[in-house]
Amino acid sequence: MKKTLMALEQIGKRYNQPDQANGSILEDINLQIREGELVSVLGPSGSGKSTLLRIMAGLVAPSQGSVLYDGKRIAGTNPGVGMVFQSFALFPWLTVLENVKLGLENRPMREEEKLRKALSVIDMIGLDGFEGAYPKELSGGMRQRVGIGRALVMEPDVLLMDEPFSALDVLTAENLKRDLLELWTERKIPTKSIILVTHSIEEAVYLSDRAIVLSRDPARVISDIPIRLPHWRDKQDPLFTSLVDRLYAILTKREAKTPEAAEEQKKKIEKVPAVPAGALTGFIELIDDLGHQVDLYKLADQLSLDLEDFLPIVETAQTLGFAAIQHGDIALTDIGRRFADASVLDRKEIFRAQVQQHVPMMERIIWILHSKSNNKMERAFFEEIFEKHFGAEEASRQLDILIDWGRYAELFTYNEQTRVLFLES
Ligand SMILES: Nc1ncnc2c1ncn2[C@@H]1O[C@H](COP(=O)(O)OP(=O)(O)OP(=O)(O)O)[C@@H](O)[C@H]1O
Repeated sequence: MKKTLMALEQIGKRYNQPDQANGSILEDINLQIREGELVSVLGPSGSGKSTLLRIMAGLVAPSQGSVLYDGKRIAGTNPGVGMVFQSFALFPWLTVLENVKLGLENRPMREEEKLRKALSVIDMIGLDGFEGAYPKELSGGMRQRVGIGRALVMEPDVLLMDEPFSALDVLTAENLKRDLLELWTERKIPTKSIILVTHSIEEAVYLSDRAIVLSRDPARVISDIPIRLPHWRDKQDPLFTSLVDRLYAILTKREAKTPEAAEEQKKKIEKVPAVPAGALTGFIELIDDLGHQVDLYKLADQLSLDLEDFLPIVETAQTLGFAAIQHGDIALTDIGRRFADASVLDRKEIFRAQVQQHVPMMERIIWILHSKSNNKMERAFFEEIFEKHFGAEEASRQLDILIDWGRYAELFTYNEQTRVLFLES
């Protein structure tokens, strides 16, 4: 068994923000990161992946539990890690060389030594010749190379990467992934472990030795899957695609509930994904066109959608009873098929029934509008009710989406100017 470099023990994180009703982000996270591993962390958007990475780096303190590095509990920044951010985080007034050298700022090292190390890293990351360039003169891919260089120059045991490729175009990202993998697999860098937060299942299966999947609200580790394919991996290989399918299935799986729990669930005020009715309709039509049942991975690929955008649509189709997931495939339910085949008006009716049945927040809005003698209510009133559950910002986002659904289903009308919801008589 390889040596454990870093361990997370019962990590929990709670933000006590005045407008965040349920501030629990992470709960009971236990992880061991071993030497020689490239580990990816997947999870729905906003689940707490970045927070987890920042806790590992010691940039954010956990509310519970501890981070151990090399067997010792860390307090403050973790000395063994270097971090790469999605947004590059470069200083625009510093050159490439100066930006990279910044990684060594607090090291007790002679200036010539820092210079030598920085130049060698710049060479390694393929930026030879650009030492004197400023970030604005560089492409996105080159900027991220600088970001990676600044972390590597510290020669960290663990490299933490927070969606390092997601701000880049596809080809640039592919190129950078291959270069990183080459540095890693050929041991050109002394890094002992890499932890990569990503939105892309394919990226996780292509690069990593282990994929950790987090749930949401709060985030817990729901899967920890070894990926034992040799590099370089062929994305068409059936073993590769079956792992991608398996991860899709885990990420889209809803917990099986007892009938009582399902009944209880129906009454609970739960967040709905921010997917407009129009997008959902298009999605259902597409599955129908593809023969009612389709591999989730292929579907995401066909739509060129990242997990971040794809999962909420899948979740909405499931929540509203239009589709079900099994073994990595998404299939339309009977209602989903009826919806796909229906006329515009009939679709509205089906949607209306599904939303009322499956979304307690919508049921509550309709009930209140019916109870009022003038059948009108200000949006702010509903926002206040939902604020108790989600905090102010999310309550407003939830209301945007419920209004979109309610209008599409012709459940009520909404006046943007007066910000009033009302039933048409
Ligand atoms: N400093 C903070 N104060 C309050 N809430 C925060 C803070 N930082 C993050 N959060 C909340 O914690 C939750 C998790 O955020 P985080 O950025 O860790 O998720 P993520 O999985 O990395 O998201 P994404 O996939 O969208 O990048 C979000 O609801 C976010 O609003």
